[in-house]
Amino acid sequence: MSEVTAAEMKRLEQQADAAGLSYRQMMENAGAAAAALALRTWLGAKSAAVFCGKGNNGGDGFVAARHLANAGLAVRLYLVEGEPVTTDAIYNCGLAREMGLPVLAADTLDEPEQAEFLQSADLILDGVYGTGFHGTLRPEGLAAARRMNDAPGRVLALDLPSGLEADSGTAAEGAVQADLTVTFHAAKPCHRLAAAQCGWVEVADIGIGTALQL
Ligand SMILES: NC(=O)C1=CN([C@@H]2O[C@H](COP(=O)(O)OP(=O)(O)OC[C@H]3O[C@@H](n4cnc5c(N)ncnc54)[C@H](OP(=O)(O)O)[C@@H]3O)[C@@H](O)[C@H]2O)[C@@H](O)CC1
Ligand SMILES: [K+]
Repeated sequence: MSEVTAAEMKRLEQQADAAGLSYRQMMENAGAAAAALALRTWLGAKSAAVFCGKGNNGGDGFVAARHLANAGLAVRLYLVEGEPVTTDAIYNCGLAREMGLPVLAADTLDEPEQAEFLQSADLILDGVYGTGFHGTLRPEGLAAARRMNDAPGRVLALDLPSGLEADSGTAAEGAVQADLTVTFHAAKPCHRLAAAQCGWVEVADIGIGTALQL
C-alpha cells in the first residue's frame, strides 16, 4: 500500500486545489466516501452518532452525516470542542443544520435522552482529530474517545482514529479504537504502525489522483 506523511498529504491537497479540485470538494468527496463505505459495510444500519472536532476532520464528519441522513439513517452530530473553526468545516456544519440534523455539544451526552441515542446507535463516526493531531488528548477529546469506545455501535474513524499521530503512529492514552478506518487518497504511516488501533483500513479516492494526473 502506498503511504504519504501528513506533510506530504497537505502538499498534495495544495497542488490539487491549485489544479482546480477545491478543498471544499475534497472534503465533500472524503465525507461522501466515508458514508458510502459505512453503508456498504454495515447493511441495515439505522442510526449514527457523529463526533466532530473543530478542524477539517470534523468537516468530514459533517459531510458524512449529511450523506448518512440522506440514506435514511437517524443522525445526530456531537461537537467535541465547540463550533468548527475552519472555513470548510463551518460551511458543512451549516449545511447539516440547514437540513435539520441535530448538532449538539458532546456534553449533552450526559443527558439521558442523548445517552440513550448513543447507546442505541448502530454506527459511531469519529471525526474528532485527523492528521492535525499531536501530543496527548485533552479532557474534551479524552471524554469523547471514551464515549465512542464504550458505546456498543461500530466505530468508523475518519482518516485515522482520534488520538493517533499520523506520522509516528503514537497512540495517546485513551485514543479511539476503531473497527474500520477510512483514510483519504493514501494510507498514512499510523495505519501500518498502529494497525490494531485502526481496525480494517480502507483508502478512499477523493479525486487528487485525477486532478494531478498521478
Ligand atoms: N485539507 C483538506 O483539504 C482536507 C482535509 N481533510 C481532513 O482534514 C483533516 C486534517 O484537518 P486539520 O488540519 O484541520 O486538523 P484536524 O485533524 O481536524 O485536527 C486539528 C485540530 O486539533 C487540534 N489539536 C491538535 N492536537 C491536539 C491535542 N492534543 N488536543 C486537542 N486538540 C488538538 C488542532 O489545534 P492546534 O493544536 O493545531 O491549535 C486543530 O484545531 C484530515 O485528517 C482529513 O480528515 C479531508 O477533508 C480532505 C481534504
Ligand atoms: K478521526
